[in-house]
Amino acid sequence: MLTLAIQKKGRLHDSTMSLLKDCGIRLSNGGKDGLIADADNFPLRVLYLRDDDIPECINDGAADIGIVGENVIREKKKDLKIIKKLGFARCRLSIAVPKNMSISKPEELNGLSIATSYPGILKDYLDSNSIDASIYEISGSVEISPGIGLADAIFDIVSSGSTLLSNGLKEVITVMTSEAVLTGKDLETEKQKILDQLIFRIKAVREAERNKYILLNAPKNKLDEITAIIPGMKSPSVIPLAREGWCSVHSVISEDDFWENIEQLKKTGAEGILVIPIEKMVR
Ligand SMILES: Nc1ncnc2c1ncn2[C@@H]1O[C@H](COP(=O)(O)OP(=O)(O)OP(=O)(O)O)[C@@H](O)[C@H]1O
Ligand SMILES: O=P(O)(O)OC[C@H]1O[C@H](OP(=O)(O)OP(=O)(O)O)[C@H](O)[C@@H]1O
Ligand SMILES: [Mg+2]
Repeated sequence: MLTLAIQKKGRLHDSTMSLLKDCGIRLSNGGKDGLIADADNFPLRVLYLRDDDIPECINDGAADIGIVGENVIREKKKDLKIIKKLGFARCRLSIAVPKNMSISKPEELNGLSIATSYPGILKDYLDSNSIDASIYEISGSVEISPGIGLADAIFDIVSSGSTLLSNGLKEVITVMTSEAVLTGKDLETEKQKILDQLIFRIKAVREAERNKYILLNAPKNKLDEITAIIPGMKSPSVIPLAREGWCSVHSVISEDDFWENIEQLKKTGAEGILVIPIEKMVR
């Protein structure tokens, strides 16, 4: 059995639970009552923890792997591998100052005090840039600090930027970007086999999220052009239509190229374009 530590509640919880569900893993409880749940159809035990405790639990061997933000791994300084980036909880960790303060170079932080819940990452940044600033540690509501005279600047998570804006702050230096990752240490052979199965499923789910299944009707004489636009995994499937000179083309397109591809396809004379989500995708 492989043991996975995940966040009990908070920003990572829901996306982590849906990832496990999409991987076909059924848990006996959702973390609301019990703090340990075994999957009934996969050799996996799930521990529900505060995200800050996940790196240490893996380091101590209480959990084999975990799902946590890269920022927390970096802050806790545990020697963990990033096994797979998961694409959710994307954010950056930045230094921000009151909007009327002008900071254009890191050296201008010299002599300031900076409030943060991530003193480890901040200290590494200040040391590596030879900046002499003091760190004021605060465990939450970091953006309040300059306004109430606790510190001159802050170092915290930024995503949309709206928390900074509503507290009269502006982002001046981005120190790192972060997203949720699957993390862990080296495992014994049997556990590694289970992890490989889990990674295989996660890849299939993530690939499916990034791609769409596309069907369209096209004049047969435009097939080469259309194949060049939507080559799919190997090549598109082409199915004859009852109508003379026409066929139906089925393929896979990437979410990133979606609108550009649709424009190009329209220009070839393609019509009746249908786009359908994919649930799992194995290349
Ligand atoms: N606004 C945001 N946008 C995107 N990702 C975020 C945002 N805020 C935090 N994150 C990411 O989600 C992780 C968890 O954030 P959350 O606010 O739930 O943490 P927490 O309050 O420390 O939770 P816990 O109670 O488990 O200690 C962060 O470490 C970060 O990686
Ligand atoms: O740039 P934004 O989109 O505004 O997001 C940034 C905010 O999100 C996080 O806090 P959260 O809302 O999780 O509350 P918390 O202080 O309880 O962690 C983070 O600590 C910032 O305050
Ligand atoms: Mg936390």
